[in-house]
Amino acid sequence: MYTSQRQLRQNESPISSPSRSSQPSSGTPSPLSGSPASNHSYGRDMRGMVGIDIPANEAAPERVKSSDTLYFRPKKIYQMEHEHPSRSTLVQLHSKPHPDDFASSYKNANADAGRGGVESGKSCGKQPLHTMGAEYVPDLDFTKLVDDWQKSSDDFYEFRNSATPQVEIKNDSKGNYELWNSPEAILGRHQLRRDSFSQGNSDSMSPEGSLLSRDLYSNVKPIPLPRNSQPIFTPLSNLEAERRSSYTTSSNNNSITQSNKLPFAKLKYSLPIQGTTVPASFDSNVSSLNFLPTTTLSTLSELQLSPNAMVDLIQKLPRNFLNLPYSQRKKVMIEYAPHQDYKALMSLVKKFMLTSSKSNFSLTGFVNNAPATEVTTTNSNNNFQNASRNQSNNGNDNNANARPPQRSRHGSIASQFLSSFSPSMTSIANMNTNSLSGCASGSVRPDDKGMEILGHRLGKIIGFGAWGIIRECFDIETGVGRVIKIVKFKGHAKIKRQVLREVAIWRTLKHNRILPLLDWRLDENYAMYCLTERINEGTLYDLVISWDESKRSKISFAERCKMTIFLILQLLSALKYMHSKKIVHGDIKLENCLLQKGHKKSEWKVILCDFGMSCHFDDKHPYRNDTKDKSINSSKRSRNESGEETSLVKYPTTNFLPDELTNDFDVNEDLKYQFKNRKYDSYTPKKVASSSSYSLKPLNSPSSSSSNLFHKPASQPQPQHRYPFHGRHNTTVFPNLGPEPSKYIGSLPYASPELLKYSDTRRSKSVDLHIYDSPDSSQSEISAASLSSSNSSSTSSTGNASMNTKPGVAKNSPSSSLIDEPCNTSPLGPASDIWALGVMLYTILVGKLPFNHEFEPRLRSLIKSGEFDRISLAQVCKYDKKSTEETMFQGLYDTVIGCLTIDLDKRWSLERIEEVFQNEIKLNESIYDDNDL
Ligand SMILES: Nc1ncnc2c1ncn2[C@@H]1O[C@H](COP(=O)(O)OP(=O)(O)OP(=O)(O)O)[C@@H](O)[C@H]1O
Repeated sequence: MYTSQRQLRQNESPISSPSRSSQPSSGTPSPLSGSPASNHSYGRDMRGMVGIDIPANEAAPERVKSSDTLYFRPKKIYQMEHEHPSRSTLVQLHSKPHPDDFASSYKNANADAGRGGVESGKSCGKQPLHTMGAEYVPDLDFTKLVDDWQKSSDDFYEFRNSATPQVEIKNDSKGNYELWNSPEAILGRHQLRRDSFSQGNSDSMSPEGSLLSRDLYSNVKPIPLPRNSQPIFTPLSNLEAERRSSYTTSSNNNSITQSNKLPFAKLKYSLPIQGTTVPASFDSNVSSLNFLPTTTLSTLSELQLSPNAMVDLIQKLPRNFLNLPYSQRKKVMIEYAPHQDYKALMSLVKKFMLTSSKSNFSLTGFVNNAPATEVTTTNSNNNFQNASRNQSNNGNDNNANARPPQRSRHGSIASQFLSSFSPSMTSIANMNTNSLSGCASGSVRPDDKGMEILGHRLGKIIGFGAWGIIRECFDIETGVGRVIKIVKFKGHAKIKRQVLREVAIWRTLKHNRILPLLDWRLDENYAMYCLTERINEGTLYDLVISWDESKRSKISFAERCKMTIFLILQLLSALKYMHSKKIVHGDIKLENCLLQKGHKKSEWKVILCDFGMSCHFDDKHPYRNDTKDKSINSSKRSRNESGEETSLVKYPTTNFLPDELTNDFDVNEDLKYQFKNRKYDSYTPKKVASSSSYSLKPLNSPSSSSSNLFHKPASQPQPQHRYPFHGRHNTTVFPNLGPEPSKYIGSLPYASPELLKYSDTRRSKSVDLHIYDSPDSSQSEISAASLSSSNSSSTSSTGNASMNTKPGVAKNSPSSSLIDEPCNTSPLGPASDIWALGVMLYTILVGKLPFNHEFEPRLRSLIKSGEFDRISLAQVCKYDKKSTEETMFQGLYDTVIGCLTIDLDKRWSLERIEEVFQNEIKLNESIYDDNDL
C-alpha cells in the first residue's frame, strides 16, 4: 500500500509535526501551496525572517530544502510551539485541505495501487507526487488515518477556538440601555461584569471563563453551531500532547481517548463508567455558546480517573520525573500505568507543574503549618489528607525544607495536582468545615473551580448571565454532572435581596418544563449557590441561530412552523403553570429556554430557566389577560367536558403533566428516591427516568404508535431532571424580601410596550434611573456608589413599603422613598410574558428579532409603536403549499400578531394561544405526517 504519510504530516497542523515538514516532492503545485502552513511558505518565510533573499527563480525543491536545514529547523519548531493558539487555529484552518480532495486523491491512488500492485510512487498515475508519497508502511489503513485526522482536525479547531478568549457580546439587556448595543456599552458591560464576578479570579478571566457570545442583536455574524462533537479516538502525537498540556485549559474533545482508561481508576474512584454514568457534560452536544474548554476535573473524568488515583500515581513517580528525558518519562509512566495513555497522563502531570506557580499553595507550608485537625473532618478532604500523609510517609519528602529550590517552590507534583483543584488547601479545609463565607475573605473564593459546594465539585463556567455565572459541577459521590448558578452579591444588599427572591420563587416551581432547583445555599456575605440539573443542548437561541434567518432558512418553512409550535407549546405549559401560581416570569427570551434534545426531534424538551426577574402579581392584576378571553375559556371547558374533542386536540408531548395534579413533587418522595438511587444505583438521569416512581403519565393517551411529533408513544423518555436533593442543604431563611421588582425590564427587545411606557414615566420623574431599569449587578454597583449615603435608608424604607403595599404595585419600589412617584399599578403581569412570548415566536420563525435597533431610544419607540416586519412573518407562516393557494399556519401567524398587540384588552391569552396551536396541528396534520421527525 502506498501512503502519503509525509503529505499527511505536512497537512497536519504544522504545530503537531513541525519537524516533519520536509517535502520530498517535485515542484508540482500543491493544493496547499498558498497556505501559510505549507512548506513552501515556511521556507520563504523563514529565510525572509533572517534576512536571506530568496531568488525569484529558485526552484521550489531548492526552497523546500532550504527550509529543512538544521539551521532553520529549531527556530521553526520554536515558532510553532509558541504560536498563539488563535493563530495556530487560523493556520490549521487554512492549511486544511478539502477533505474530499485529499481523501479522494488518496483513495484514487489507493485504488490504483490495488490494481497495479505494490510498486513505486509512479503507480499513482496522475496523482501528483505531493499527494502521494513514496513510503510504504505495511498494514497501515491510510484512509482510516485520513478520516481520523480530519475528525481530529475538526475537533482540534473547536478546541483552539474554545481555548481562545472570545469577546462576549451578550446583551442580556438588564442594564441601562442608553447605548445598549454599542461597542462601548458592550465593553463597558464586560468590564463591569468582570469586575463584578471575576475580581481576579483567573478562572473567570481565563478563556474558559470567557464571556459568551450570544447576542442576537449584534452585528457580528453569529458563530455557527457546532456539529455533534464526536470523541476523538486518534491518539495525539507527542508534541501535540505536550503542546496541549502547556495550555492552562484543555478541550472537551481533547486527547483523551476512550480506549485509554486507567484500570486502577475504576477500582478507586466513584466516577461512573463511560456510557452510563459519565457526566452528561462530557458527551454532550453543547452549543457554541456553551462550548468552553474543560477543566482539569473534566479531563480527569474523561479518563475516569479520580483525583485520588492520580495522586497515587504521582506519588509513585520519581522526584525528578519532570526533569527526565521524554523517553525515560514515558518508560516510567508505562511502568506505573501500563495499560493506559501515557501521553495523556504525562500531559496531565506536566500541566500541574506548569500551573503550579500560579498557586499559592505549598505542600511544605501545609504539612508544617496546618493543624492536623484542619483536614480531618470531612470526606471531601480525603484526597488532601492522603496527599499530606503520603508526603509525610515518603522518606524522600520527610524534610520538606531539604527539597531543592524548584521543589520547594512548586511543591510536589502531587501537591500541584491537588492545588489545581484549589489554590489553598487550608481554605478548602475551612470551606468544608466552616461556613462558605469563611473563604470569601481569603485569596481563594468558594466559587472557584475545584471547590466543593452542596456536595458537588465545581467545574468550568458554562454560562454567564447578568446576575450570575453558571458552573458545571459534579456530584462528589456519583460523579454525575449538574450545574450551579452562582450569584455573587458581596456587599450589595439589593442584589442579595434580588437573588433571595429568585430562590424563594424558584424553589416553589416544580414542573417538568421548568428547570428544577435541586438545592441551594446562601453564603450570607458573599453569594447564593443554586444547584440544578444540567441541560446540555444549549438554548432556543442556539437553535434559532442554527436555523438561520428565514431568507436563508436551513429548514423548510413547514418544519420551522411545526417545530415552533411543538417547542412553544411546552413553554406555554410552563408559563401557564407559573401564572396559575400568580407568578410572572418577567424575562421570557430565547436564552432562557434551555433545550434538551432526544434521539428524535419529537423528544426534544424545552426547559424554562432564570427566575431572576420573576415576581408575584396580584390576583386582581389589571393586565392579567390570561383570564380575559372568556369565550376561549368557556369553549375549553366544554371541550373538556365533552371529552371527545380532547382527543382531536392533541397535546404536544404526552409526558406533560396536568400542572395542578402532578407537577408538584412531594419532598418526602424525593428523599426516598434520592436514598434509593444514591445507595443502590449508580445515578444516571436516564436510569432514574425509567425507574422513577414518578413515572409521568401522558396527558392524553396516544391513539396509535405513530411517531408523529404530536402523537408520541407512551414509552418516550421522561424528563431527566428530578429532585434528589430538594432543599437538602436548605438553611436559608427568606426574610421579608421587600417589594418585588415589578418594573424592572428583563431584556429590552422582549420588553412589552406597557412596561416601557411605565418605565418612561418613571424615568421622566426620577433621576435614579438605574434603580428602576437595571437590576444588573454592574448597574447596582453604580447605583450603590451614587447612593452610598442613602443606601441604608433606602433599604429600610423598602422594607416598610413592603409591609404596607401589595406585591406587584409600583409604590413598592426599592427607591420609593427617593422619588415622588405616581401610584401606578405595575404593568408587569402575565401580559408582559405573553408579549415576550410573541417576540420569541417571531424570532424563532423569522430568525431575527421583531424589534431591533442599535439606538436604544429608537428601539424603545419601535416597541411602543408595535411596528415590525409582518411580511417576513407571513412568508414563513403563510407560504403556499405545493404552489397552491392554500395558506398554511395562518393560526401561527395570527398568534404572533395576537401576542404582539399593544392593546392589552386584545392581546391574546395563553389559553387562546394553546388552543390555536392545537388546532394548527390538527389542520396541518398532513404536514406533520409527511414530515415526521
Ligand atoms: N441548567 C443549565 N444547564 C445548562 N446551561 C445553563 C443552565 N442554566 C443556565 N444555563 C446557561 O447559562 C445562561 C445564564 O443562565 P441564567 O439565565 O440562569 O443566568 P442569569 O444570570 O439569570 O442570566 P440572565 O438574567 O442574563 O439571562 C443561560 O442562558 C444558559 O445558556
